[in-house]
Amino acid sequence: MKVLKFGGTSVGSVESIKNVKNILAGREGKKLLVLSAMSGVTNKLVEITDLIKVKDHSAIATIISELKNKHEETIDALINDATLNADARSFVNDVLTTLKSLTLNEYSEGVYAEVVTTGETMLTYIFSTFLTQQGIQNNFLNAKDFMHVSNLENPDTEFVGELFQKSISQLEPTEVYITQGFVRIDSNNSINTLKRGGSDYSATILAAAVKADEVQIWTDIDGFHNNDPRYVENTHAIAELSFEEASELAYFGAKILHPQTISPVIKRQIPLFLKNTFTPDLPGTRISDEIHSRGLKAISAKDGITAIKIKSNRMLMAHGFLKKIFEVFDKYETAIDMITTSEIAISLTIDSDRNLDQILEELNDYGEITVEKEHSIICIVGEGLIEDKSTSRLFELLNDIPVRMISYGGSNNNISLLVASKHKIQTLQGLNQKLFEHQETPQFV
Ligand SMILES: Nc1ncnc2c1ncn2[C@@H]1O[C@H](COP(=O)(O)OP(=O)(O)O)[C@@H](O)[C@H]1O
Ligand SMILES: N[C@@H](CC(=O)OP(=O)(O)O)C(=O)O
Repeated sequence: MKVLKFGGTSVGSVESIKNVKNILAGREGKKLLVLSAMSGVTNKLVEITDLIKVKDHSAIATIISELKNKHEETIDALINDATLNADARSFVNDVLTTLKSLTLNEYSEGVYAEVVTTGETMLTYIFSTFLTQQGIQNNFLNAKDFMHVSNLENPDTEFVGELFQKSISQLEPTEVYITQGFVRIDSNNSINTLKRGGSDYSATILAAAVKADEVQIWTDIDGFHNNDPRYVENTHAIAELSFEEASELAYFGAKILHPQTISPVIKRQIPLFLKNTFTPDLPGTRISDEIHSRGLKAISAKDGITAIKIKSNRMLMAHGFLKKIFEVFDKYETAIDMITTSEIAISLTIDSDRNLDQILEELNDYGEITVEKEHSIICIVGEGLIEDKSTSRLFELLNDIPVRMISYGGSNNNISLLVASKHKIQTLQGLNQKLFEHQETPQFV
């Protein structure tokens, strides 16, 4: 079986949905489709959750009516068979009626998750009905029956696989199965999400669960680019990336992949392809355990970083000091991304300010604390990167941009720079010029 994920941009309009159907029609074999909501819909649903907090029911009603129109127009443009059209309309109306009653509750994390995942429920049903009308037999699956993911960092894919097999064992077998991305059932047996952009992660969890031959992530660009195309001109798609390279880039902000997407497929060595729904014949990017070339591959940027400096001339290098510092972050379940030390100070970065006040209060016992918010980590990635002589050109950038921290040598594949977010675009563009626009054959020492 192959797992194919189509993102919001690929199912965002009637034309794109027809494209997706054509892509499927040209591919033999069993396929599990993981679909996102139509683009823009999840943002509207998040707006509803903000309006629940302030109990603005008239604004909520306006958004629900916009969502109803959008989905009904899509149904009418795609499905002209009267019975199938009525069935899809009735499904969407039931989902929106449930959504409306949900919004009468007090805001909670559970209400948030139920509301924001309804976009996927509506779109998958519409798509399944559209395929049926086109004569493509398919099974519509409710992801809540099998996406039981208690531990977000380490999903039990065997368990998901057992539940998946149980779900499909009761159905007439078909070549195409369709399910929702983004949603999961958590350890309290409640509806939850895999975080924004999480349908990529749904696809790789399911690929590991069903022991798929490959995963294809279909989006609106022709593969993984060497730099962020939203900020840098003349970027290009990379033909091959290793799992490690892609994991680093996704974790450090490359929007094309959700940060945790790669981990479920590494263990089973399932190759992942990034393809463009609008130019399906282009090769895209293949991500696998193979290393095809060494040296610099790509740059990404992760925003929302807070740097914390702990200055203590008494104890810093004393035995056990760093352990105590790390225990504070561990206690508040806050991951550390970068660390640098000197004789009298340690600087580290975190990407979540959720428990910052409590963390700072506890760190106060260990020295003088300085906090700097609104920073970005710029991550430069490539197998054996630090052995490539031409990489040293990146240090020329330090003349133009104040770099707050550097991480070099943590692995052979990654160099990270911490800069104020206001310098992010300048840094991405500067690095592109210094590293890619002068790129020759990598020179290893
Ligand atoms: N390194 C990168 N390579 C390719 N696209 C990137 C990269 N960094 C950011 N992007 C952006 O990611 C977008 C795809 O985002 P994504 O959320 O995956 O879309 P969807 O899930 O709706 O298909 C691209 O249109 C592009 O602008
Ligand atoms: N619809 C969800 C989940 C998702 O992954 O979407 P997309 O595939 O469009 O990034 C979101 O917007 O977060």
